[in-house]
Amino acid sequence: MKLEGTHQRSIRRAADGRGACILDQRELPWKIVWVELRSMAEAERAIREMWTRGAPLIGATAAYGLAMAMAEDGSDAALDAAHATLLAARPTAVNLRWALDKVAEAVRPLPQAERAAAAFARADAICDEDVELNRAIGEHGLALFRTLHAKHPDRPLNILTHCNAGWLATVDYGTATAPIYLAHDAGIPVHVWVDETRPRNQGALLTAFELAGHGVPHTVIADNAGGHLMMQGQVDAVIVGTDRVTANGDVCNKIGTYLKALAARDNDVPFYVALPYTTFDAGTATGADVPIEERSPDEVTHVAGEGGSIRVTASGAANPAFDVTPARLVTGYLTERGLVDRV
Ligand SMILES: CSC[C@@H](O)[C@@H](O)C(=O)COP(=O)(O)O
Repeated sequence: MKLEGTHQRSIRRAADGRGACILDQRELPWKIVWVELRSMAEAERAIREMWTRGAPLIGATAAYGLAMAMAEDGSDAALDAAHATLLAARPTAVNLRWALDKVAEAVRPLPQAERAAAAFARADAICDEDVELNRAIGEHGLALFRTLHAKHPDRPLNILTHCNAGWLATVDYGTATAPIYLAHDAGIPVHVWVDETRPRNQGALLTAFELAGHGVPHTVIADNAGGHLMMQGQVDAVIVGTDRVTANGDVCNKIGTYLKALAARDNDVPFYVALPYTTFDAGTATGADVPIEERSPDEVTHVAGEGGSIRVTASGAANPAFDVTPARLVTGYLTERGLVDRV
């Protein structure tokens, strides 16, 4: 399957209906590789090893994983075991639990023989809904971007983003990127500063790939450059996605997001967080209660690029993958219902 330039669905049901096709994001932007997941174990591995990633997309992948588990064994014991295994694949994004719970709720009342078909149908519905949620976020973001651009109509609107919260991180459009695509399509001149997002470089590898495919002007910057650019008046707004927003509005997102929010506050640059309701965790009080994924130090000691990875330090490393931006640093939450100043 060829990948066209602009945004598209990042996950789809396999042709025979009994698996799911994902893009292997470890290969992007150098190679387009679609992988067919055929079992719950393969889905779990794809999430854990980040072949697929981004909060809504790991939820969608896990939903199909649970459906595949039901195709293997439709019992309550198998349902509970698969739910637990998939939930443990990555700890921070709440969309994973949300999607697994939705599939489990849909199939538990059914006879075992009907569970697999119902689970696949529920996973399809989760994907369809995610597309609509992101499109709606984009519509509200477009209105916001129009307002921001009207303040300096003589020059492009400069947006800074961190990590990848685009169509590769969702089922389509993206959360933080949906407004960018819609604004670009509407003729608003948008330029995006793309944080490279060490250690895995989701910005340099994935967000830049997405924006290039859609024809959106963009510039990749070192993660350390954002504060300087804000101080120079070269950033009109920061917009990021999130893996979990807690009841008090704290935002858990890719490591480094907090530093961007601090710099934005110090420079009077608005800091927006784009999220669908599936990323809101009303059951967790504050960001301090969110489990922060600690990934392999190899992701820090080595940098992956075209043709392989190279070691960039002779020392050891630590690799916390997410941080918490306190609610007080957030200018607004861009949701499918509109822009709100509290969740
Ligand atoms: C719409 S995706 C939001 C977040 O999941 C995204 O910003 C992010 O931090 C992804 O982290 P990743 O570790 O690449 O899965």
